[in-house]
Amino acid sequence: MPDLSVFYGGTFDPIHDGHLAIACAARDALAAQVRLMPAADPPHRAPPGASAEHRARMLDLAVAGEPGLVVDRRELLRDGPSYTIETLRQLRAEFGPAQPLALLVGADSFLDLPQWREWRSLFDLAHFVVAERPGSPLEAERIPFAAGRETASVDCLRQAPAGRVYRLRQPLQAESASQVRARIAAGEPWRELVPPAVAAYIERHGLYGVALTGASV
Ligand SMILES: Nc1ncnc2c1ncn2[C@@H]1O[C@H](COP(=O)(O)OP(=O)(O)OP(=O)(O)O)[C@@H](O)[C@H]1O
Ligand SMILES: O=C(O)c1ccc[n+]([C@@H]2O[C@H](COP(=O)([O-])O)[C@@H](O)[C@H]2O)c1
Repeated sequence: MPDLSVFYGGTFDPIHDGHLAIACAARDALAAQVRLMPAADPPHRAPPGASAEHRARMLDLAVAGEPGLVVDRRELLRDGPSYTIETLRQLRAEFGPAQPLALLVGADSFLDLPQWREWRSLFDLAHFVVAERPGSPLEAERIPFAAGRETASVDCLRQAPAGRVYRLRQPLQAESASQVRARIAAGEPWRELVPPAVAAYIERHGLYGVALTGASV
């Protein structure tokens, strides 16, 4: 059976423990490498608080020592908004028409899918692996655009190149990047929301308005 290639796109402003937990849960459930792919210029949101390079370097620190997680900088090499349809077309050209590809997204992102550029075509190019998230009760929601696509079988994802929706059942993770930024701005405790190396990086570089603590790396 062919390998499954899993891509996890995000703003990661900054990466937090919730991101890392769902990346690890997807790696384990799908027995696949997960490539974390920072968006250079994420569509449909205000510009990030940290530069793309800082966000990518925090990802490098977060995945160091985590087997099966890698950082993929391909969206940083493109100008303009980081539309997923363009990324998937690039991946298809690179991997060929038969390779199973999957996008890992949180439930809130998935429920917003009809706002994404050329969203219907995304299903022609990749599967979706959807991680549940507090505040986005997927169970309770009818998702008309997922009808007929859902599968609980990882083998199904490996047997087709694209088009299925798989729900990742993992312990819910409450962390969000906006919570990290808001706590920093309010002078409240925030370090426990991110990996220790990421907390140290934020402090060294004075990101998100945190007080600078030492020399840069
Ligand atoms: N705690 C979480 N549980 C499940 N999915 C998550 C969680 N945090 C982020 N995600 C998902 O990871 C992807 C990237 O998220 P993103 O980088 O925007 O982080 P965020 O915490 O949602 O950021 P912000 O609070 O700034 O909106 C999105 O698909 C999002 O739904
Ligand atoms: O292509 C789009 O129109 C589109 C719209 C919104 C979000 N996305 C992608 O979805 C991923 C999660 O987005 P975000 O804003 O929650 O970090 C990230 O890879 C974005 O580039 C993509």
